[in-house]
Amino acid sequence: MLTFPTSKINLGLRITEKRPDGFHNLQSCFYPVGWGDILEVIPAPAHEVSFTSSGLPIPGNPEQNLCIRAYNLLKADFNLPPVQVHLHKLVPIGAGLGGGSADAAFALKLLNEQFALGLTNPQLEDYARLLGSDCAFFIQNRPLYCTQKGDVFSEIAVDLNGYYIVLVYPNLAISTAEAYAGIKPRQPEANLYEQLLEPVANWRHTIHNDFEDSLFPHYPILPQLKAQLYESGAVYASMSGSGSTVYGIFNAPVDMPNQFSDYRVWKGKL
Ligand SMILES: C[C@](O)(CO)[C@H](O)COP(=O)(O)OP(=O)(O)OC[C@H]1O[C@@H](n2ccc(N)nc2=O)[C@H](O)[C@@H]1O
Ligand SMILES: Nc1ncnc2c1ncn2[C@@H]1O[C@H](COP(=O)(O)OP(=O)(O)OP(=O)(O)O)[C@@H](O)[C@H]1O
Repeated sequence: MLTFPTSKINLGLRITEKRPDGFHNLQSCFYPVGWGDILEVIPAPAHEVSFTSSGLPIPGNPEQNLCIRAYNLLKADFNLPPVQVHLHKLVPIGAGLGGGSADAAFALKLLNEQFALGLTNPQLEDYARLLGSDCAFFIQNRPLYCTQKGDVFSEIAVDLNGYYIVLVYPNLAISTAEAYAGIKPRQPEANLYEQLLEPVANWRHTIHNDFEDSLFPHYPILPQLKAQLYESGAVYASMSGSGSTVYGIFNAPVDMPNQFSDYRVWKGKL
């Protein structure tokens, strides 16, 4: 069976406090974007679990790949047959797009369907939480307001249908753990949820990603890209997650000949 894990951007990201478990509480709207991988799972002909990948290289041991970790998690509770997993990796890693988390969540959903496990979305979200903070979002994979570790969801009426997006990954992998280590949590003065309900044209003055404060001084390419996206006509531009991808939201399709030719760029409709 084939599935197409997507990625996400963060519309605003506030890191509000460090938790006793070492993680951080946050506030953000997660929004799915179409930059995605291709994941195939078939019953293993050799009766042994295997993982292969193509496309972008994935650091680390294949047995530790999030797709296999998702399989092992379900295998502990269900009588799953051995599977052969192939991942074609297209979403850059350490990009703030949750690409690895999406692979894990989509693997859980695929296995649930392929082997008729009968798990509900809340049950799948509980499994996903064990694999990473961003993972549970990709079970529903629709715009959601996220709190706690980014894994507790509320409805929010943010609809970017009709807008266009440009994502620029400046060939710079930023480790999520290191990005969090550089952050000073603070309670926000304004209410992000309410700010997100205002017109997108207002967001430039109100909606902020707290990771920009610590990462922009270290990586000048990041504020440069954000400025370039605004110069190109973006209604709103920001870094996503813990970086390094910077995105711009536009009213119309974007023509940017060679402007970001040194970098990995994805353009699409929202
Ligand atoms: C930056 C975001 O992408 C925003 O959407 C996410 O918070 C990152 O989530 P993620 O990549 O799924 O992160 P995880 O794999 O769960 O955790 C990686 C590391 O990031 C830190 N971490 C992550 C999430 C969180 N809410 N607080 C944290 O402090 C922890 O040091 C953790 O060891
Ligand atoms: N399917 C996968 N895709 C990407 N990384 C994976 C995957 N499975 C395991 N990993 C490991 O996770 C690490 C990437 O984690 P990281 O959280 O930085 O990236 P990400 O989930 O792709 O994006 P983000 O920066 O949004 O969190 C890689 O270095 C790799 O060792």
